[in-house]
Amino acid sequence: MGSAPANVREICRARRADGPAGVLAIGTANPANCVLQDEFPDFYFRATKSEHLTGLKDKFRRVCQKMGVRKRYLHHTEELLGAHPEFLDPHTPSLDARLDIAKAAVPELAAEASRRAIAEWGRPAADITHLVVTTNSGAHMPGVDFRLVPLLGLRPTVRRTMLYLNGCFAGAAALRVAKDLAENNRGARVLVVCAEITVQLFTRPEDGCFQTLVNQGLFGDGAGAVVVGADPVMIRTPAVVRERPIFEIVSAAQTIVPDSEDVITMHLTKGGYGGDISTRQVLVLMGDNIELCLLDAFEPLGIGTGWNDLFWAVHPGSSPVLDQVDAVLHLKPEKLAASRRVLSEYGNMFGVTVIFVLDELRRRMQNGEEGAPEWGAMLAFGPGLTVETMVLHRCVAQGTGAAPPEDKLAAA
Ligand SMILES: CC(C)(COP(=O)(O)OP(=O)(O)OC[C@H]1O[C@@H](n2cnc3c(N)ncnc32)[C@H](O)[C@@H]1OP(=O)(O)O)[C@@H](O)C(=O)NCCC(=O)NCCSC(=O)CC(=O)O
Repeated sequence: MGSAPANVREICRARRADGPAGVLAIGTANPANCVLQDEFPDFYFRATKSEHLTGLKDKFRRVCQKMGVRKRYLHHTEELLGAHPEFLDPHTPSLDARLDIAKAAVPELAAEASRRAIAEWGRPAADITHLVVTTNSGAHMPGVDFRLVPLLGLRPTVRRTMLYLNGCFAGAAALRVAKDLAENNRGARVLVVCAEITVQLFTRPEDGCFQTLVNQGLFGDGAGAVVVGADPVMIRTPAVVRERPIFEIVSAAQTIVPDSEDVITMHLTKGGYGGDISTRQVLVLMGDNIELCLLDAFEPLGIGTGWNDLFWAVHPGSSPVLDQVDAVLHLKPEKLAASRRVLSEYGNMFGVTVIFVLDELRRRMQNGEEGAPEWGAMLAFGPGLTVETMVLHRCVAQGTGAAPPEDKLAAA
C-alpha cells in the first residue's frame, strides 16, 4: 500500500473522453418484400377480404397518395397473412402470434444492419463495449439486445440497454444515450441498433377508423445501426483501421410538448397495436413548438440560427409533417431532401427512419448535393408529443469521408 489513495474526482475525469461523440459508421437493412404505394390499396383490400368497401378503398388510395411514400418494405407478405386470418379482425386475440413473428424476425433484421455498420467501421465486433437497442415491435425478455450478442459475436460483457416502445423518437433517443455513454467512458464504442416490423399494426380496414388507414399507408419495416464513439483512433487489426467520424453529436435534448399526452398514443392490445395519432393536432403542435426546441438547442452554443444555413435530418413522419417543418422554419426546398427521399423510398419506419436519413445525408454530402453547411440539426417526434433535438457537426467532406486530424489519432 505504498501509493497515495486515488482522488475520486481524478478517477472520474480520467475515465471521460476528451472529445465529442461521433457517428463512426452507419448500416441499414430492410426485408426483401418491397411494396409499391400505387399498388398497395389493391393488395391491402384483397388481403383483408375488403374489396366490397369500395368507398373506403378510394379514400385509402387518396390517403396513400398524401403520405409522400413511393415504396416500402414489409416483413408481412400475402402468404404470411394468409396463415394468420386472426390478424384481420382487431377484436380477435392475435398478440401472441404477432409477438412470435417479431421475436424471430426483428433480431435478424437488426443483425443485418449491425453487420453492415460494423463492417464499415472496420474494427472487430468484439471491440463494441456498449449496445443500445430500440424497437416498438416486441416485448420480450431477454430481448433483441440479448439475441444480438451471439448473432454479432459481441462480448458477453457488452453493456446492454434496451429501449422498448419509444415510438418514432426511439432512434434519436438511442443516439442521445449513446452520446452520453461514449463521452463518459473513455474508449467506449457504442453500437446503436433500431429495428421495426409492423406486423403488430396489420388489421382490416373499417369504416370510421381513419387511424387504420394511416397505419397501413405510412409505415414500413427496416433496421438501422450506428457505431458511436469519441476520440477516433487508428489501430492495427492487423490491417490498419482509421476511425473517421461522419458527424459529431454536439448536443442532444428531449422536450415534452405541453398538453400533448393524447396526441400520439400506442399500446399493445390482444389484437396488436391500438392507439391514435391525432393527425391534424400533431401538425399544429409541431408547428407551434419546434422552433422553440431548436432555439433552446442552438442559442446556448452560440451557433447562428439562420435555419437555411444548416443541414437537416428530420424524422419524416409523413409528407404533411415535413411540409409543416418547411413552413414554420421557412426552409429552402432542398433542405429536407434527405428526409423526403427516405420517406419516399422506405416509408416511416418509426425510430429507424432517422438513421436512414443520416445515411442519406452522408451520401448527399459525399456527392456534393448538400452544399457546404458545417452545422446541422436533427429533429425527431414521437408519442405524447415528444420532440428530440440534436445539434450535429459535419465531418464528412465532399467526395470522401473526412479523416480526423492526425493529432487526434492515437495508436491503440
Ligand atoms: C393523415 C394525413 C397524411 C392526411 O393529410 P392531409 O391532412 O393533408 O389530407 P386531407 O385533409 O386532404 O385528408 C385526406 C383525407 O383524409 C381524411 N382525414 C384526414 N384526417 C382525418 C381524420 N383525423 N379523421 C378522419 N378522416 C381524416 C380527409 O377527410 C380526407 O378524406 P377525403 O379524401 O375523403 O376527403 C396528414 O394529416 C398527416 O400526415 N398527419 C400527420 C400524420 C402523423 O402523425 N405522422 C406521424 C406518424 S407518428 C410518428 O411518426 C411518430 C410516432 O408514431 O411515434
